[in-house]
Amino acid sequence: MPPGASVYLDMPFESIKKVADADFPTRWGHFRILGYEGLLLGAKPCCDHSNVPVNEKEEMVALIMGDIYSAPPVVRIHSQCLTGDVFGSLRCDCRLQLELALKAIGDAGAGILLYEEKEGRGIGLMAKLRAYELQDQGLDTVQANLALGFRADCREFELPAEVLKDLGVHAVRLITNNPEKVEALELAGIRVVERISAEVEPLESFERYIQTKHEKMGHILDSLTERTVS
Ligand SMILES: Nc1nc2c(ncn2[C@@H]2O[C@H](COP(=O)(O)OP(=O)(O)OP(=O)(O)O)[C@@H](O)[C@H]2O)c(=O)[nH]1
Ligand SMILES: [Zn+2]
Repeated sequence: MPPGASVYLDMPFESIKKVADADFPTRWGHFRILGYEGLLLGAKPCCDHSNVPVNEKEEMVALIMGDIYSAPPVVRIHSQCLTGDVFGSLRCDCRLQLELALKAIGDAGAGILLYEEKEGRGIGLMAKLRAYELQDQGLDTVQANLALGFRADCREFELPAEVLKDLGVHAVRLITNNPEKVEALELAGIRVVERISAEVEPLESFERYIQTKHEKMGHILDSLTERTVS
């Protein structure tokens, strides 16, 4: 199995519940904001490492706009990136992808953004900052995760799939470059009728970051594919 590969396990949640549903105006249009909690069946470490965050529950925010039922809606599963999403870090493309997704939903007038609590591809914020240190010394993102004792990617995308089912959404148009997200949803019984590219204008500051996603994690990035071919 390649380092980035994850395995979709049986539903690890005892239950999931919607805990809030409120009005949510944004720069990209008018959403509802829903809070979800998934109670895990037991401690579920990502890997054999003392610093792996082991939670008893997983939380998720769903932003929902418009009619999500008459056709498969545009959906984005976005993994938390405090450094990018909040502070505008240009070490990665996360913030630009978040904005691309919110704009796409706003333009379509309907869709769902699922914001999952999986900081640093699931290794947690402090570990991600330590991975930054290793990257500053020359490692790429995958090498840094492995050097810290983690898998390259600790996400399995189970909660987003369960939330979609709870919402009654069984087919989606998914905004992603990551084939594992498509595969995880399909395995969970959600049909991905279309993959919409989440590719953003590449910047020099995150060139290596996206190159590693492309070369080591199988992300579909046309700008890099074209460069490899030519
Ligand atoms: N471990 C680690 N995680 C990072 C780093 N930079 C960003 N991340 C996390 O990477 C996650 C986003 O994953 P990506 O691989 O960029 O993209 P993706 O969500 O798999 O795929 P797309 O749907 O195409 O965006 C977020 O949880 C970020 O916090 C880093 O240097 N190291
Ligand atoms: Zn990021």
